[in-house]
Amino acid sequence: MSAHLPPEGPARPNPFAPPQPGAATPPAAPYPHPGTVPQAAAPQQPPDPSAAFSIRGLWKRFGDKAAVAGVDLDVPSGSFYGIVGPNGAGKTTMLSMATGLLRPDFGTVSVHGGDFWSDPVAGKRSLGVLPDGVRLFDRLTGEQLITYAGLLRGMDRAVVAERTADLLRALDLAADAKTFVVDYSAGMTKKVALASALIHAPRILVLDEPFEAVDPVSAANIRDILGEYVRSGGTVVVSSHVMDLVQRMCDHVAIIAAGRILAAGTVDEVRAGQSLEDRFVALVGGRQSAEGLSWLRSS
Ligand SMILES: Nc1ncnc2c1ncn2[C@@H]1O[C@H](COP(=O)(O)OP(=O)(O)OP(=O)(O)O)[C@@H](O)[C@H]1O
Repeated sequence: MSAHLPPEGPARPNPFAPPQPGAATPPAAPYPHPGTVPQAAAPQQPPDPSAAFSIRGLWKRFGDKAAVAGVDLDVPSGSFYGIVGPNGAGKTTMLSMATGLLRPDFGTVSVHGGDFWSDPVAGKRSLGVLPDGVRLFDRLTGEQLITYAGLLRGMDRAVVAERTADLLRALDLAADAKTFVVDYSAGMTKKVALASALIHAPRILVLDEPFEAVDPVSAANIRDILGEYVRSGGTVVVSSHVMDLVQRMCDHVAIIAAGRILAAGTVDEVRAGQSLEDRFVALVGGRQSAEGLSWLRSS
C-alpha cells in the first residue's frame, strides 16, 4: 500500500482549524436518505478489492460536528494495522462505521472487495469486533458469554465448548469462568469481550482499545495471540493511544485527527525516521503548557 502522507512544511493544514468555505465540507446537502451515497460523494479512487478494508469518502456528523470527515483508507489483507489519534479524533466512529455498528452519512466500506453496507450481515461474517464501551450481557458468566457469541455465529456446540475453554485459558480467565461478567474487573471484561470476538476465527479482527485496563502479562498474551493470528493470514485493526505499543506491534498505522487521516502507510513510512510518538505529536500538535496550573504546585 502506498503511504498517504501530508506535504512537509508550514503549508500543511491544521486539522483542528474550523472548516474553510468549500474545503473538506460534506458533499451536496441536503443529506440523502441514510445509507445512500450521492454522486457528489463518489470516491476519486475505486476501492482496492485486495484490501481487507477499503474505505472511501467516509463521513459521519453528529449535529454540527463532523466526527469523521472524508476518510479514505486501505487496510492491506494480512496487515497488523494501528489506528492512532487524540481523544475525540473519530477513531471509534470510523471503526463503528467499518464494522456495521454505525451507518455512515456518506462513503463506502469494502470488506475483502464486497460492499459492506449493501449487505452488512454478509460483511459481519468475516469480522470479529471488540467495540469500545458497548454493554455486554453481563448477567452471564464469562464462559456463558463466550459460548453465546459462538452459538450466535451458528457454530457447532462441541467446537464452541472446546474453543471457549482454550480462550479462557489463553486469556487467563479460566479461574473466573463461572463468575458473572458484571462482577469482572475492567480488564477482565475487556478480555472476555475479546474472547467473544475471536471465537469464530474471523478473517479480520477490529479491536477498539484492546489493551485498555489490561494488566501487562495479559497484554503480552494478547499480543502473542494477535501476532500469531496475523502470521496465519488474518488481518488485525487496532486502535490505541499507546504509541510505543503500536510502533512495536503493528506493521501499518494511520494517524487520525479531527475526523481526517493525517498520515497512513507502513509504520516506517509514517514515522519517517522519528519515533511514532514524536511524529504523532508533530502532526497532531496540541501540546499545552502547564503554566496555567501554578496553583497545583505544592510549594
Ligand atoms: N453518539 C454521539 N453523539 C454525539 N457526538 C458523538 C457521538 N459519538 C461520538 N461523538 C463525537 O464525535 C467525535 C469523535 O468521537 P470518537 O469517539 O469517534 O473519538 P475517538 O477518536 O474514538 O476518541 P477517544 O480516543 O477519546 O476514544 C467526538 O467529538 C465525540 O464527542
